[in-house]
Parts: sequence; C-alpha cells; structure tokens
Amino acid sequence: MEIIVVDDYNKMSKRAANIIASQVVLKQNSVLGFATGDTPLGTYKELINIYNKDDVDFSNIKTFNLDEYYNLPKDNDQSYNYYMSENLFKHINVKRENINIPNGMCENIEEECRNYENTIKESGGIDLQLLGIGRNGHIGFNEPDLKFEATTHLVHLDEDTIKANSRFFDSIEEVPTKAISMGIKTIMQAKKIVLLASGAGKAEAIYNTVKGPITPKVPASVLQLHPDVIIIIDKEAASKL
Ligand SMILES: N[C@@H]1[C@@H](O)[C@H](O)[C@@H](COP(=O)(O)O)O[C@@H]1O
Repeated sequence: MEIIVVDDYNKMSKRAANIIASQVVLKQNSVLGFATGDTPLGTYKELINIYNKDDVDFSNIKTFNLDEYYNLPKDNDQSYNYYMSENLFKHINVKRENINIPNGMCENIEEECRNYENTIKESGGIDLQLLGIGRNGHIGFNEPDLKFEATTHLVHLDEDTIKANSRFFDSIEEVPTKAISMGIKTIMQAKKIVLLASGAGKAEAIYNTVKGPITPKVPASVLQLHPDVIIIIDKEAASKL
C-alpha cells in the first residue's frame, strides 16, 4: 500500500483528481469505478476543473459505481444516481450509455447483481476504483461481517451507517436500510485502487485498514492484499498511524 498523507481535504482532492485524470490521459477508454459520500466531492470538483481546462477527454471512458440504495427511485435527490449526475457526470463529456450504477429499483435482485458483474467483466474490468471508507471500515456498502461478500449483492445496512447517512435525509426513518453493492472480490479485481479519507472521524478506520489484521470485521483491511493501492489521507485521518 502506498500511503500519501497531505495537509488537508483540498490537497487530498487535488491529488486524487490528478491520478484519475492521468489514468484517462494515458488510457482514453479507461474503465473507472466511482464512489459516493462526502469524501469524493472535492475530487469530482477538481476533475470538472481539469475537464473545463480542456486537459482531459472523458468521451471514451466507462464508469461503474460501487453501490446504490435499494428501493429508492433514481430521481430521488438522495440516490447515488442523482449524486453522480449532479456532482460529476452532467459536467463532463462522459457518454450516458457508458455510465453504470446498480439499479436499486430492479425487480429481480439476483439478476441485477449478476448482470452488473457481467457488464464489468465485458468492459474488460475496472482500471481504477475510487473508494471512500465508512467509520466502521466499510467500503462500498460492504459492512463489517463474519465473512467477505464476494460479488455484487444486496446489503442490509448497519445501524451505524444508517445513522451516518441520516444527515442527508429529513429523518432517520427515510434512510434506506438496504443497498446493492459491489462485493469485496469485485473491488479487489480492480487493477488500481485509490482510497480517500479525511478527518479525525476516519482515523481509527484507517489505522485498522493499514495496520490491523485482515478481517471481514474491517472490510477495508482486505486492501492490504491488493498489489496496487494508493491511500490518500489528510493529517487528521492519518493521526492514529
Ligand atoms: N456507500 C458509501 C461509501 O461508499 C462511502 O465511502 C461512505 C463514507 O461516506 P463519507 O465519505 O460521506 O464519509 O458512505 C457510504 O456508506
């Protein structure tokens, strides 16, 4: 694991955006894996800036998002579809047909998960996967568990995660309790992984990810086994290392 500690959130975002933009410059038809949450928002802003300076062309990329809430319509302003469109996709020249996000409104969950995995495979696999991390060490929506869930699957969200995500909803009752998420194997198959974390609230999760035992109780700890992971964190998130 390569660990890059930077001063603050802005520097973390710039560093991550530069890595993603370089990936696309080097390989125009890159397959990019994107994440949601507060953490990558600055990275997406920087990517839009780079795009507006004409420094990178996204017209040949394919994208796959890590996860989506189950049973929340795409046009709900808390869906990850909506988030990606508002915070990145509508500002750059990615082709709509090249955007993939699990369909949380699907009728057949198993079929949706299988199709999502197949579409990733057919695209040649993810070249670069961006990750945030939950306070409990979750990546995507792979919650702490007794075993690693391999492929795209339906997840029952932890109380912790529901509480953390309730800040985006009017009340905690409105927070979806289930999601469809790429599995650990899906994430581990990405050729390169960039994990971001900012703030003291993530310090323990980062410590456990980097220095702790590899265990499904800290899903991100499995990244210790990946050959090409860059962890970009600010000083506060690095404070327990
Ligand atoms: N499914 C997302 C994760 O992909 C994200 O990494 C995590 C942390 O979010 P934040 O960056 O807002 O702390 O939140 C959600 O649970």
